[in-house]
Amino acid sequence: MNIALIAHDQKKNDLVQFVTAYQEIFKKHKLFATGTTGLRINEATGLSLTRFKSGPLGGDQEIGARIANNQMDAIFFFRDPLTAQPHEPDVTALVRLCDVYAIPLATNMGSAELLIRGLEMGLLEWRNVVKENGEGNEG
Ligand SMILES: O=C(CO)COP(=O)(O)O
Repeated sequence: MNIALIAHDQKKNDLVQFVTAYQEIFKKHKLFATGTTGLRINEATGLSLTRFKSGPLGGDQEIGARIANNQMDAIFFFRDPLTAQPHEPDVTALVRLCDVYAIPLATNMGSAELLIRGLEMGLLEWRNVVKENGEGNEG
């Protein structure tokens, strides 16, 4: 599965902690991240990730483009609900695309626990069916 990892600054420690705790699961998948988040995760865990630009510089949009092209299977996006983001429209657009394409999105530690455990149990295998059928690429 292709998994994107993103965290706002105030949530980066939480995401690093989360990925560290579940790295045995994450290492079985192809990981992507926005710039700074990816660097932090790589430094903490040694996991290799494809890093896009930093969120404020277009990284959220790069991940959004991959969602639109049916190339992302799950998103862990630890958002900071208490701090205004200069690129709020990009954040909203990324969340919107997850809804457009029914891509599982965890925006906090609570839902992330469920998503990672669901992933481990094989509950996201339907994504392979979607991809085999080429769904989500039309239009
Ligand atoms: O801003 C972000 C998500 O909106 C995350 O970007 P960074 O990982 O580069 O900090």
